[in-house]
This record gives sequence, C-alpha cells and structure tokens, in this order.
Amino acid sequence: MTTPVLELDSLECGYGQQLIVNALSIHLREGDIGCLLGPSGCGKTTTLRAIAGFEPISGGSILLDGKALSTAQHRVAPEQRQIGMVFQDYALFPHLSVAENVGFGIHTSPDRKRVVDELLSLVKLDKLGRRYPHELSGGQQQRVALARAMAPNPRLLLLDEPFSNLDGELRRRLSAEVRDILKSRGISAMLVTHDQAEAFAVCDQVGVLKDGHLQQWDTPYNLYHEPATPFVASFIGQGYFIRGHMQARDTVATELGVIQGNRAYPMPEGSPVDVLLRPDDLVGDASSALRARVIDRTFQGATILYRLQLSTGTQLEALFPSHADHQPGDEVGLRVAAEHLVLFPAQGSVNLHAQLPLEQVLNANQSA
Ligand SMILES: Nc1ncnc2c1ncn2[C@@H]1O[C@H](COP(=O)(O)OP(=O)(O)OP(=O)(O)O)[C@@H](O)[C@H]1O
Repeated sequence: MTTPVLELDSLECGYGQQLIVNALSIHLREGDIGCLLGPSGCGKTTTLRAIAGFEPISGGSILLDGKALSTAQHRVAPEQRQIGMVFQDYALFPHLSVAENVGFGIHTSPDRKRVVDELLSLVKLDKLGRRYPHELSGGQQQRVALARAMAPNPRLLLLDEPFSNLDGELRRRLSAEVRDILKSRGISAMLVTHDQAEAFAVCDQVGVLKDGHLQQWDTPYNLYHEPATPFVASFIGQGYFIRGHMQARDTVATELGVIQGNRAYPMPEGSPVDVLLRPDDLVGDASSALRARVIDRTFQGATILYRLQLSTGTQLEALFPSHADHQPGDEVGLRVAAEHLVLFPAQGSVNLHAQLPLEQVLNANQSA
C-alpha cells in the first residue's frame, strides 16, 4: 500500500483544557480531495488549523508523506510544512497586484514569472495580472488566492470554507472549477465546509464530524447510500425513518410491506429497526396496492418532490419525474425500490426527518 499523503492518527486537539477534536483518524490518498463536513462548531476549522500547524495538538499525530508534522511533543512550523492554505475571506494582500500576490511565496525563485503566468492562465486570470484585489469580483479574488497557495507547489492544499462568501450559481461553478484545477495538477487537498452539496461536488472522500468525533470517512456515494450512523443518515440528504421489524437476516417488515435488503443485517429476527427511506427510494406505481395521499409538492424542474401521507398517518417523501403531475389531495400508488436498504437498531422514536430542526433529529439520536 502506498503511503497516504496525509494521515491523522487518533488526533486530539482543543483550546486550553477543552478538548474539541477527539480520536480523529483519517488517511488521505495522494491526489485525492478530502473534506471535513459537519454542523457549526463540530471542530472542522480546528482540525484544519492543526494540520496547517497553527494549533498545537494534545494527542495522536499528523503525518505528511509519512513524516510527523505534529505530535503532542513536537510541532513543525507552518511555513516549513509544504502546505498551502486558502481562506474563506481570500486574505489577499491589498497593496500587491494580482501577479504579485500569486508570486508572493516564491519571490526568490528564478522561475517566478513563468510559474505566475502559468497559474494565472490555469485560474483564467491571465489578462488581470496587473489589477489590484479591490478591482476583482469575489470569485476572481478566490481564484487569485488559489493560485497563490499553489505557487510554492505544496504537497497539500487546505481550503477553509473557500466558497462561502460567494452566492448561488457562482459558488457552484467555482467549486466545480476548483476541483478541475486541483485534479489537472494532481494536487492533494483537504476542504472544510458545512455545505453537503459542495462537499459532494468537489471531494473524493468526505469525513462527517459530530462534536469532534468522526462518524464516517467515505465516498459521497457511500455516505448517501450506506450511512454508518443515524447522524450521518440525517445530516446527509433527505429522508424519513420508518419503524420496521426484522423478518429474516435480509428482510424487514414495515407498514409499506416486506422490504428486501441488499445484504444480511446483524439485527436479530423480530427486533425493531428504523428503516431509512430516501425520496428516491419510492417510485410511483399506479397499479400498486400501496396508496398514499399527496400533502405537499415542490416542483424542481425535471422532478417533483412530494410529501405523502399513508393511511396510518406516516409521512414520507418521494421524488417522481415531473411529467407525473399530482396535486395536494390526490391519491397515488407507490412502490419501494431501495437498492441500498439502510437499517439501524430502533432508537425509540420514528419519523425523524432532516427537515425537522437538526437539533431535534440529533437529540433523538443522542444514543447513537
Ligand atoms: N480560539 C478559540 N478559543 C477557544 N475556543 C475556540 C476557539 N476557536 C474555536 N473554538 C471553539 O471550538 C469549537 C469548534 O470550533 P471550530 O471553528 O473548529 O468549528 P467548525 O466546525 O469549523 O464550525 P463552523 O462551521 O461554525 O466554522 C467551537 O465550540 C468553538 O467555539
């Protein structure tokens, strides 16, 4: 196995006596873009600052290419880590031109002009090298910050909420562009965000943090389809939990009928479980005996997200193609088509939903 570019091994860090990040272990492969995702205050930025060398650690280690950068006893200075950083607020030098900003970290290099020209072209700012930061848009300033961080050819790039000062469409476009730029150069990076869509669009591996504890480090696909904990299931994507009972190792009986799982589950036969149903796990089927009433609908263009109620009162969400145009009050036929059936031992409450205030969902899952 090749050495990961970045290894966090049982990392512990915090402020004073307060431990913020606890037993955090992550391996980032060379060329991958990783992400730390989680609610406000869960310790994402603290972890990133510890990797950059701005914060000491109280336990475990941080290794780059197998060499220790931080342990509880020793800390390599930030400027000697070969790590570049891109900040939320760009942090450009206002009195330096765009080209001077980009060349700042390599001012003694004989290749400076060539590197700056190449990077300006890479971030599509080749005509704006003489401008000053205040003469640029937010998106352009963040591209300058990215080029500046890449100029010294770091082994790892850290990006702290890099798109959060930008809005909507620009944010989406720039995040896709940044992924392309990093991938075109094979740069390994770690990003911090609380925006799940951004994490999924940009990153190869995502770590979901809750209260400084890693819940799961996995691909976006697995986080969505195979969440390891109820917290990850609630935090990532939409969905409802409904109550079921294990009927056999791979089937569960629910009020929607017996649902076939895609594996054997460890819960004993007859035990109560919470079954995660995403909106795309339910498909419309006019001939199905399973009926539900439309409560609400959100038109999304190619699809419509319906909130549905079963005769038992249980509510679910379903995503149907928008040519099937149902109105509130209509009755629709339903079928479960969950390729990845996610079950957890019953938590004592049902119908947890991501649209409830997050605290409510999390409190209900406190024992996870
Ligand atoms: N310099 C500091 N001194 C003391 N406590 C701090 C300091 N910086 C952060 N904290 C606390 O550490 C915890 C984690 O903060 P951190 O900034 O790492 O969270 P985060 O996950 O990045 O949150 P956000 O998404 O809101 O930026 C919070 O409770 C915060 O109040």
